[in-house]
Amino acid sequence: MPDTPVPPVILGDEPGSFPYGVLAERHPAIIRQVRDALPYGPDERRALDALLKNCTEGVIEPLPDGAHDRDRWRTWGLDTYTGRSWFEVPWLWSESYFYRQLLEATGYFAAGPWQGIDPFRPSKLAELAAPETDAELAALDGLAELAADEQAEALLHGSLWGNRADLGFRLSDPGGPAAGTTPALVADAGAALWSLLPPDGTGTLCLVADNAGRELVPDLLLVARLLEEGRVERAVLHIKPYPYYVSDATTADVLDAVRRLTEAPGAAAGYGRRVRDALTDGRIRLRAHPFACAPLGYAEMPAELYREFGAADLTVFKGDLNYRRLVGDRRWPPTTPFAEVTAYFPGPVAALRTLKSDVVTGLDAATRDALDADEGQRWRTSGRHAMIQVKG
Ligand SMILES: O=P(O)(O)OC[C@@]1(O)O[C@H](CO)[C@@H](O)[C@@H]1O
Repeated sequence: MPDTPVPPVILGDEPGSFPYGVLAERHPAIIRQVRDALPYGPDERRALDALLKNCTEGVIEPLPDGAHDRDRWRTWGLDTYTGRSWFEVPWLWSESYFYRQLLEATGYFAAGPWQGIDPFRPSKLAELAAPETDAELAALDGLAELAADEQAEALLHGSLWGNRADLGFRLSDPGGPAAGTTPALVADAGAALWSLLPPDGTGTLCLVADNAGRELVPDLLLVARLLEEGRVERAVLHIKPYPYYVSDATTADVLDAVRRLTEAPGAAAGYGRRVRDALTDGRIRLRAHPFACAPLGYAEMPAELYREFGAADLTVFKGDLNYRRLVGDRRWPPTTPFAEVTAYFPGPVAALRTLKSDVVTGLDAATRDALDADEGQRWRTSGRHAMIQVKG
């Protein structure tokens, strides 16, 4: 049992709060963006308009009869929440169901012309093509001059800060450097993370990926490097079975990222080829379990995932949403030990995350006080701070 009393799950019902803003403003903005991005026909447009009205003024509606995942959503709480306001049910549930309903509106799941078309792909591709991505890939050319440990460290930090590249987040926050005197990295268990990998290099790393594009590219670079250096023998990359939270990575996004690497000049192409080879020979395995898009925390993961994570030497959770699901979507006192809230997890686990929601654990009191003094509560959601946390 945790020593800290468990706070209630976060709801989106408090006007002015961050979760309320996501439901009331970010979700409508996402629908408008999707409407503009692709030439959907009148039926899809009507359905998107209906969702726009429903998600702000209406109540949660069931999935249509015959939806392939209706039973799954019922086990995930759909019957309990049907008929309730989007703002009054757990925020994580509300957000997840919003993305499910958005895909319903665009015809993503139905047999027809829009089946399997990712509504977010135009923005994901634009990000991959951006000059900032060129600059990040060009920086790889200088990496080989560093010592092995420094290279691994640089790639770990690249993967961590890649989490700022979250297209949904950018709809409501233009970003900027950390303010005040507190460091950007507010918890750094980087050294402990490396120590969890078996020294003989036989380990399995699970990486629970977050965003495509400029987050997935550095994730792949990190995995490629660890394989090449013999720090791990194999890696399992957990991605999403369908588009989610705007920029979350799917199989198609992995393929786009690998192509972006192999077609780049310089050292990047070599990394791309190594990722491609590792996918081909099974040293990197893709896993797209339905639970990756569940509106629930990982404490409720199904038995097969529990076994898989339990068998890995280290599981790395990337990003803010995965963090919320790992520790529980609750307003924990920020000094709640990370090891306490992840005690249920079946093996060694690490979180690499920039702070983009109210959920935080594992800060020391001095850091929390400095952040509060410098920024009020803004540090929790601005994406300007990051953390590396581990439970061995
Ligand atoms: O998981 P990610 O990409 O790091 O962040 C997801 C996010 O942008 O979406 C949620 C709000 O919709 C927040 O948890 C977080 O800010």
